[in-house]
This record gives sequence, structure tokens and C-alpha cells, in this order.
Amino acid sequence: MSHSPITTLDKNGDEITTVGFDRFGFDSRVPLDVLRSLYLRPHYVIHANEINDVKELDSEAAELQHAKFLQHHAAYQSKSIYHPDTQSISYTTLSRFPPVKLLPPGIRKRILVTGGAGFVGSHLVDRLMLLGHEVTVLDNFFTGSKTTVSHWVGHPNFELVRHDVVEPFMIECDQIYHLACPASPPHYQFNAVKTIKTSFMGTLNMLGLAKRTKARFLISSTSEVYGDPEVHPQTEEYWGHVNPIGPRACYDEGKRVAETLTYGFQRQDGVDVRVARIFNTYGPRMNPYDGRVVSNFIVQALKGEDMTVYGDGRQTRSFQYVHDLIDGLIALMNSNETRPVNIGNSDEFTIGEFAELVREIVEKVQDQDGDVRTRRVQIVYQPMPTDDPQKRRPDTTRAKESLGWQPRWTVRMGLEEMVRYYKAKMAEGSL
Ligand SMILES: O=c1ccn([C@@H]2O[C@H](COP(=O)(O)OP(=O)(O)O[C@H]3OC[C@@H](O)[C@H](O)[C@H]3O)[C@@H](O)[C@H]2O)c(=O)[nH]1
Repeated sequence: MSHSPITTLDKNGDEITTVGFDRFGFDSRVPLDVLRSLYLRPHYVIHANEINDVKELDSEAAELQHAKFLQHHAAYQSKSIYHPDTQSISYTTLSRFPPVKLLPPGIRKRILVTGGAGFVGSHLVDRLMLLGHEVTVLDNFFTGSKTTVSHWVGHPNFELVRHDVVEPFMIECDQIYHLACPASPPHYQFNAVKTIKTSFMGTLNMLGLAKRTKARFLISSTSEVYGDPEVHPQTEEYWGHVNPIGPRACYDEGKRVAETLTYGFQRQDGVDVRVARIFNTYGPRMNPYDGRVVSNFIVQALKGEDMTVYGDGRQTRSFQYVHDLIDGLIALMNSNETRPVNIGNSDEFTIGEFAELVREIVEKVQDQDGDVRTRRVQIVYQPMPTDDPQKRRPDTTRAKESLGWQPRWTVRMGLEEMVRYYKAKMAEGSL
């Protein structure tokens, strides 16, 4: 089956060919198709009675399966070959790393990314690596996965360290993106004490490192600091409405105390800090089983299972695509804005409406690919989790004014790409 390349249009109807921008003395632009080649993995399925030679699999037909998103670039990932007969998967080694920018030493930065093997972290790592910086990833692989950054392992600009941020860590660096913490409600509630320990001790340790090295420090905080908000949309001035003893408190209060620590180090020790309050974000490399709504809905619809809406589906969320978030994080890190900044998309949906949108997009992609559906998936209702916020939408005026940042991706474009990512995972056998 052959595909013609897809055009990605932004909110204004203009084509997106690059992400990032040249602002605050930091050029973060990279071509979109190069980025895509890092997460849309070519997959191959072979049966025991078929050819067993990997080279034979580099056929035009196999490559075409992903040609739709990989316009001019070969995928810079090892190949994963699924053997359904033995329920096994083999990975090939990379013969060539993705090309990275050659930066003069004065411009090249040494950047530490905690949680760099997670969903958001791995996209940030891709961007910083392609831009030519030296990147060290710290991750304990509790919710992150080595496969998200495996295409960089062995590259001279890259280092992957298994380390838990609750223990101190020493390294010389210029910038620290401190992202380490489980972010999905079922994951962060799985071990609540560990979650709050990660937020508190992890942030304390990384701020200590920033103080010693004089590195600029950015923490990924969250819209959850606003709790179940009584102000809508949420501005950075709003202090929030959080239940300090509820099941979400380990995360909400953990991030609130992490912000308190961050500004404590700024006031007492002059640490150069940035605080990003991240709103609901989705995209490729989200763990398909992490329990958040976007991954749940897409995976359920692709598998032909019923889509689970919690409560009556009238609660709202506003969803941003991961490339917009990374643009925002990089802009914030390199700007002079030291106050907290909301990074999110203000396109707000009820969860009920969102389920219908996801179902429609999954069906559209399936129809384009000629997939056969045995039935239309149903939307079913399940109990609402305790303390689930009733509404959420960012006021992003500050990000627009201070960073010149606003989201570019439409929810539709982002969802379509994520559906293709999960389809590839299914074909690979890992979903
Ligand atoms: O299968 C599902 C999963 C979730 N939901 C609902 O969808 C909404 C969104 O749920 P998610 O679990 O994706 O995310 P939440 O908004 O609750 O929390 C998120 O907030 C912002 C981030 O910091 C974190 O990633 C996460 O804590 C909730 O109302 C939830 O009850 C469903 O209806 N069905």
C-alpha cells in the first residue's frame, strides 16, 4: 500500500515543516520530518516460515508503511522485528545516528534532563540532541523506558544514567531540566509516598546541584497545583484548590512543595530558576497503558474495545501536543521569565466530546489504511475518580507575552499522528 506524504497544518492553516524558533539567543528549530523519524518506528512482522534475513526486510513495501510521515528521511532507529510464532522481538543496531548540528564549543551547552527517558523528557532530548548540545539523561526507568532514547545511546554527545533523583547526583552542567516524576494519576497514586518523596527530595537534590554548578534550573510543575479550580481559566496568579489529604495530594502537593523549594533556592541562594506549569499533554511515546485519557481512548478504539469515560463525561480538559510543550519549555528556559508560566493549549473539551473526537479520528486513519472494523466501539461510563478536577483550561497570556509562545498544533493533527504511532506499536506486537 503506498501513501502520499501528509501535510500538517497549524491552527491558522499554515503548513508546519519545522518546530522551534530562534529566540532569546537560542535557536531551537529542527525539521518536523527529522523529529518524526525518531518516534515513528518502522516495524516488520515475520513468521517462522518466512525469510529470516533482516536485510531482506528493507523492502520498499515495508518502508512505505511509514512513508506517510517520514517524508525525506530514513528512520534513525534500530529496527524492531516481531516474531509472532515465538512471541519475541529482535532489535537491530543503528548503522548511523541522526545528524546533529555542529555547534561551536562556546554555544554548545551541557544539559541535564532528569526523567529524560519519559514521555516529555525523550522529546526534549531529541530536540536538544538534534540542536547539537551535550545531553545527560537521568532516569530510574520507573515510568520511563530505555527504548524512548535508545536511538541516541552511543552518540558522543549523549549519556544515559540510571539514577533515582531522590539520591544526590553530581555533574558539571549549564542547564537542568528537572522533569523526573510519575505524571499519570494511576502511576503517581501507585506509590504515593515515593511520588511525594520524588517531588520533594528529587527537587531538593537537583536545586542543590544547580546551586553548586550555577546551572539554570527549570522544573516541570503542573496544572494540578490549581487542584479542582474555582477560577476558570486558570492564571498563574490563582493559588489553587487542592485537597491536601486526598489520593491526588502526593502529586499536587508534591509539585506545590517543589515550587516552594525552587523559589526558596532563588531567594536564599540566587539560583536562576524557571517554573513551567504544564497542562494536559499528549503525543507519541506516551506509555499506552499509563492510564491517562488520551492513550486510553486511542488504544481502546484501535483494539475495538469500549472507550471508558469516567463520571458523566462533563468534566473538561484542554489538550496540548507534545511538540508545542517542548517549544514552550525551551523558550522558558532561555528567556528571562522567572515567574511560573502556564504551558498548555486552551482548546477545551468535555471528556464525553473528546471520546467522540478520538473515535472519529481513529476511524478516519483506519479507513485511510484500509483496515477492517468488526464493529463501532461504544462509549461506556465508569465511576469518577475521587477529587478529579471538574474543569481545566490554561490562561496562557503570560507565555504569549513573555515568551512569544503559543500552541500551533490542532488537537486533530496531534491525535492523528498519535494514532499512527500506536498503530505501528500494534503491528510491532508491543501493544
Ligand atoms: O480512561 C479514562 C481516563 C481518564 N478519564 C478522565 O479524563 C480526564 C483526564 O484524565 P487524565 O488521567 O488524562 O489526566 P488528569 O487531567 O486527571 O491529570 C493530569 O493532569 C495534568 C498532568 O500534570 C498529569 O499528567 C496528570 O496528573 C479526567 O477527568 C479523567 O477522569 C476518562 O474519562 N477515562
